[in-house]
Amino acid sequence: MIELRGISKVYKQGGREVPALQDVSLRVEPGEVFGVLGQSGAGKSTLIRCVNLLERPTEGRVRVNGQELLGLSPEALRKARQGIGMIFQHFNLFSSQTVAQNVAYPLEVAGLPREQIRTRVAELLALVGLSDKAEVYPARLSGGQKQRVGIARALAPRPRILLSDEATSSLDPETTRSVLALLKDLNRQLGLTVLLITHQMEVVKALCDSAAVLEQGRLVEQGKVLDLLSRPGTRLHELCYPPFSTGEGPVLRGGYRVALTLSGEHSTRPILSTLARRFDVDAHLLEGSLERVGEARVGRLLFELTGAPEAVRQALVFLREQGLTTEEAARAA
Ligand SMILES: Nc1ncnc2c1ncn2[C@@H]1O[C@H](COP(=O)(O)OP(=O)(O)OP(=O)(O)O)[C@@H](O)[C@H]1O
Repeated sequence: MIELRGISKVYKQGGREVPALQDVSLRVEPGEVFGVLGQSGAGKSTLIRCVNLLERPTEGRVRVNGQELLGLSPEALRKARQGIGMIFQHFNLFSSQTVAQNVAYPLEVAGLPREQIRTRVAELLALVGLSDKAEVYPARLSGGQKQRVGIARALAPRPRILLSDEATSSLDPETTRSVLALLKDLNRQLGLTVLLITHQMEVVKALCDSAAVLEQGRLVEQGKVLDLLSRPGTRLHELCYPPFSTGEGPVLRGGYRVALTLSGEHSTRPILSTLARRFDVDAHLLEGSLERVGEARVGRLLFELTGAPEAVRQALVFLREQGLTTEEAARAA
């Protein structure tokens, strides 16, 4: 579990004060994948580095794995950090060491016997699918393979928490997907709690149970990803789903234009044919998408309803009664 309470961070730069975080509180439950989204300069790196005290907050409290970190002695903090692994955008591997030596490093620092280290490294490389690369140097690996080494090294001391600082930001889309799948697997297999920062929406949709949005050092929203994405008007919905290009579709005179976000049971129901059958209206599809968000699906539909005015009105009431939020329900020109 990670709990940040009222975290603020002010950097001092050439006599000037740069506020990076202001009164940030968040809680990551055990076994959860929690994503913090934000644009460049929002304070994401500062936030994640406050969790293992690579950066000391100016104010606030940091509680990890049941332990208050601020105020620990250097030795106790070193020990606490073994329970918090971290991976980085640029991998941070030792270029003059082989893959196996990179993964072994934290175990050597912890003073494990050589034989145990060998066994553990083999186990970790198997876990990330790199058993055949043990003796290879990082320069001979692809970006995705380097990040797998980073993950194996971070997991070596068996941490319960993994911090991910833009771990897929420099990878191509396909490699990103495979690294995200690996992180999801590790989260499930090991019950690993993951806190990640990213500016990539697809990372949040593919991997995160919960998310928060950071803007200019402040958390402006946090909650369950599926819940936030299901509700038009939330910041996460806005960031993940750009507005429909309504003007470009065929506009049917006299129709009512409706934009819906469908999730949960609604994402598997034949909503348009239900409207047509029950209310004798026609639904003309203008735009739409259906995509996976974790284990669930979220659909977005823009369509125009035509028919007798009373029938259209009843169809709209029905949508509302179903708990479907219509982003827009305006009579087309
Ligand atoms: N060591 C530092 N000294 C002074 N100011 C800093 C320092 N590190 C970060 N900042 C400032 O703090 C603010 C937040 O930076 P931070 O790197 O946390 O943002 P970020 O969201 O991670 O950005 P990016 O996605 O570009 O890495 C920025 O205004 C940045 O210039």
